Amino acid sequence: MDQLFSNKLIKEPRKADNIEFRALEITDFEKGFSELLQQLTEAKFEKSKFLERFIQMKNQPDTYYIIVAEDITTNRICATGCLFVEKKFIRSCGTCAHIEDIVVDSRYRGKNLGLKVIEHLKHIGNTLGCYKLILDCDEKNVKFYEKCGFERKGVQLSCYNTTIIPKAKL
Ligand SMILES: CC(=O)SCCNC(=O)CCNC(=O)[C@H](O)C(C)(C)COP(=O)(O)OP(=O)(O)OC[C@H]1O[C@@H](n2cnc3c(N)ncnc32)[C@H](O)[C@@H]1OP(=O)(O)O
Repeated sequence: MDQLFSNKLIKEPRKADNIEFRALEITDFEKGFSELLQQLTEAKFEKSKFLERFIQMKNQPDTYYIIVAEDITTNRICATGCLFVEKKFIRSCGTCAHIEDIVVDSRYRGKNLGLKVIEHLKHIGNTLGCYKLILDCDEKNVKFYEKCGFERKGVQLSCYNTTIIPKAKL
């Protein structure tokens, strides 16, 4: 099975309550990966685009760690999250990681699935020796991330290229 990275990096237990945590696989397009991401933001893409991006990510090893939670009773993806690894010169040529694109299917929220996704990503980050994990989020999600062990630090600023993403879609 073609997967983005080795499942050996994912902490045990990988399976509980009919939910399996694993690396993103090339067949996950058919299992509702795009539909799930659309619950976070604009994320409509064709299968060919998914495959192209999957291969690009896989060809950049040690960088993209996208995990999914699959409901093994329905074979649908019900949660996902990404750990993006950034190599730096500071902190003794350290490595930091960014947590991105966390989403739990609305039918599965409030069951600690989001918390588990973050725990799995934190485990990967720690195993890879990242000196910190950082993320940006809306104010309404701050409490969730605090429950996951994150603390408020700094302020988020952004500068969108409005020729690519029009202001109306921000
Ligand atoms: C870096 C980024 O990607 S930011 C984008 C975050 N994603 C989104 O906004 C997409 C839409 N939202 C979601 O997918 C989900 O609501 C998530 C990911 C934010 C939370 O996932 P869930 O599975 O519902 O959260 P989970 O059940 O694991 O909650 C863990 C704890 O946080 C609490 N919590 C979860 N969301 C919130 C919230 N918005 N406000 C306050 N507390 C919250 C829960 O009550 C629970 O606390 P408890 O253990 O004391 O009961």
